[in-house]
Parts: sequence; structure tokens; C-alpha cells
Amino acid sequence: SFRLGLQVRVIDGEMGKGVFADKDFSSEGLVLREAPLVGAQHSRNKRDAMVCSHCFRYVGSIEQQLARRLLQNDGEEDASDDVMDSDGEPTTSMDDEERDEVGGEDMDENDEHCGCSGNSKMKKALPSDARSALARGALVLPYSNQFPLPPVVTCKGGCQDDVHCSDMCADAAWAAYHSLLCTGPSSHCKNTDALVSFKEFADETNDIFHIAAQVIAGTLLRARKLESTIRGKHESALLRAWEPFAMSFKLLWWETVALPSDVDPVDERQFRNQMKEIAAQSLSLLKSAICEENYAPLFSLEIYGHIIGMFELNNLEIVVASPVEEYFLYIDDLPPAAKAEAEVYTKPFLDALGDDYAAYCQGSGLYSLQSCMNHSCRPNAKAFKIDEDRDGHAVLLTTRPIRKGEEATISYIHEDASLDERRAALADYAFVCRCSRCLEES
Ligand SMILES: C[S@@+](CC[C@H](N)C(=O)[O-])C[C@H]1O[C@@H](n2cnc3c(N)ncnc32)[C@H](O)[C@@H]1O
Repeated sequence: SFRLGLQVRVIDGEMGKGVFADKDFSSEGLVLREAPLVGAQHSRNKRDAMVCSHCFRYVGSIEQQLARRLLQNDGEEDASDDVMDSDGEPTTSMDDEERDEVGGEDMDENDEHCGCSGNSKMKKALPSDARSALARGALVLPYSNQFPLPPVVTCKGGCQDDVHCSDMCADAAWAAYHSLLCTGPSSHCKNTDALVSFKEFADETNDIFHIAAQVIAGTLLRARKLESTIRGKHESALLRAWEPFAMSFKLLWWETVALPSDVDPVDERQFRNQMKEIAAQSLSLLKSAICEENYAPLFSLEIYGHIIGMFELNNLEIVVASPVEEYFLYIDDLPPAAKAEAEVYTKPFLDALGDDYAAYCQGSGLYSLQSCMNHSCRPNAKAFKIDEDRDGHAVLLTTRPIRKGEEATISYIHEDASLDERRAALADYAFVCRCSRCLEES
């Protein structure tokens, strides 16, 4: 991070560490572009966007993306009856803020709905000839070659869960965590049935368990590798392997998770015990799937709770703009004659998608440097998603100049609020804000 002009430093015992500028940054400048350390697309979002599960780039073609949305949705129920939302609710994390901060601009731009579908809220069934061409892979839509995407690279282990944009991403994911988390025939996991159950349970309860599994599998694989070079026991290898996550702030998930508004405060203990029980069930399935005796300490409920807690407190929303939406907007912008000609082919698809034509890739990730950034109600930077971003990188921009030596801060909440409102919003993050604005106002 020195090379980036940023430095992580300890502030004090209460605040912990923060990120400091090691050089002057001008206003509205790019401070940092960072790939997630771990991250996953929300399970529910997989129907809307086929992306590389390692770097989050869209893959295939416009036609394959449409097939995913329009054919895979057949007969599937909306997963809105999950015990918790796919992005980790009822817990509150930076997600809530970042959905606006990181995804906000894209979403605002998405408000320019494609005008060519008339009443786009109403979905119309796809005509059978179009459906059949889509299913056979025989569909070629006009101008779709203007939106080239990398071809789909299937998982090395043969699972259907993950696809990639390149062999490089497939190899990187395999080496980093997927060899243990693959449910395909070549998986290195010791019990694929348990792994399938673990994944189903995460889909039904909390997406964050998928990412916690990446943290555990990744640590285990790194520890195994390190053992050959480190003298000493498994524990020292495990400690070294844990280093990428050691920096991030951690609290026990079930003790810090915000109480949902529909839970009566008198039932708080019962709610926290329920969360703990859900985490224990998830961990038990993961243990059956990938636990190794040498690394058993990694599979304690305490560690699992801290990994989920770390994620809840530090994660950012991953948002990637959709080429499908851009394609339909492009058709809508064509000169009238060309547009009319193209719409003969495109309109049935747009009508079948309804408003969902604008759906985009959504997930959440842990970013190592940004997870060390403290909150301020008078921030000098913001986590942002720029249009050109075609992958899961998070971007940090200055909102005013930052001088060398000054702390770089972001706002976890909407800072346009009164002191009391800000305090209430920050209670979800389990701290009382000590920023200069709060100190002045209190
Ligand atoms: C994402 S972490 C930021 C890095 C953290 N300071 C650390 O040492 O890892 C968020 C935690 O940092 C502390 N924190 C962040 N901003 C703060 C602020 N304005 N006032 C007090 N504590 C803050 C809180 O404990 C919060 O839960």
C-alpha cells in the first residue's frame, strides 16, 4: 500500500487502525482500485447475470445471457422467502450503504429505462419459436456482436455452480479456494454431499456463509502449501495462512448483528441464540465437507462467528454494469429505420424480460485496504463504482483533497442527517462515532 500512496496505521486502542495518505491526493481523484480478497455473487442474482465467479466479468454472449435469464427462470420461485436476505440481512453491513455508494450511480443511470418496450413492467411470454432458438443456441440477435464478451470457461472440477472468463481465472479460483468448494466430479473436497447441503443451506439462510467458506478453504489451502516451507507445526502454517484476513476488524457475528426492526427487544437473546444456531448448522456441514484434522482449529464456531462478523462489518457491495441492458439501450438509440428492423427480433425478448432487462450483477466482497478504512460523517473519500468497471474491483475516489499524513475516511451511512439519526444508523456497526463533526455537534 506504500506504493499506492496509502498506509495502514494504528490510531489508538479504541479506534484501532485506519488508512492514511502517504502523499497528497487532489479532489475528485482516483485513490485506489482494488480487487476483492474474497467475494461472491448473490445466489439469487445468478439467474440475472452469468459472470466469472472469480473476477465478476460478464461471460458468453448477449444471447447466452438472455438464455440464462429467460430459460433458467422457468418454474423457479422468487427466493424472497429466505430466512435472511441473500445479501446477509437481517444483519446490517456496509452493503446497505454501498448499495447506494458503489451501485448508486449505475442505478441512477439505469433509471433511463429503455423506452422501446412500452409498458415494460408487464412481462410477456416469449414466443415459442424465439424460446426454441434460444434453447438450441441458434439465436443471433442484430448488433449483439457490438457487445463481445469472453467465452464461457467451465469449472475445472466439473461443477455447474461456477463459470469463468478465462483459464487464468479458472486456475486462480481453483488454486485459491474452489478445489475444496467444487461440487463437481473432480472436486478435492472429501464429502461432496455435505458440501451440496452446505451450499443449499447458505442459499436458504445467508449468502455470507458462501464467502466464509472461501475464507476457510483459502486459509486451509495456503496453510497446506506453507507447511512444506515453514519449519514447525500446523499451527504456524495456519497462522501465516490467516494473515490476509488478520488485518480486518472482527466481532462475533451473532453478538453484533443489528436486531431487525420486527424483533421485539425483549426477545433479543433468543434472536442472537438463533443466529448462533444457524451459524453452527452451517459450520457443521462445512466441517463434514472439508475439515482436516491438522487444521481443526480453523473450524471452531468462534472463528466462524468472527469470519462472518468480519464480513458483515467490512464488506462492500460488488456491482457490475450489465451488457444486456446496454444492448437494449443501444437498439433503442438506433436511427428509426434500423431500430424498427432490429426490434422485430429484439422486442419479444425485451417484453419477456420486462423491467428485469436492467438487472445487473450483484454480490459482496471483502477488500483488504478498504476494510481498514474508518467512517467519518465528514468523509474525504468515497467507495464508488465507475461505469468503465467491468469487473469486481472497488474504486475509491477523493471527494476533496487529502493531504499527506491525513486519514482517508469514507461514510458508512448517509451522512446528510442529524446527529441523532447518524448515531442510530451507526449503532448497526456497533460503535459511537468519534469523527470531528460528531465531536463538534455533540
Ligand atoms: C471497517 S472497520 C475500520 C477499521 C478499524 N478501525 C480497524 O481497526 O480494523 C470499522 C470499525 O472501526 C471503528 N471505527 C470506524 N470509524 C469509526 C469512527 N468514526 N468512530 C469510532 N470508531 C470507528 C469501529 O470499531 C468500527 O466497527
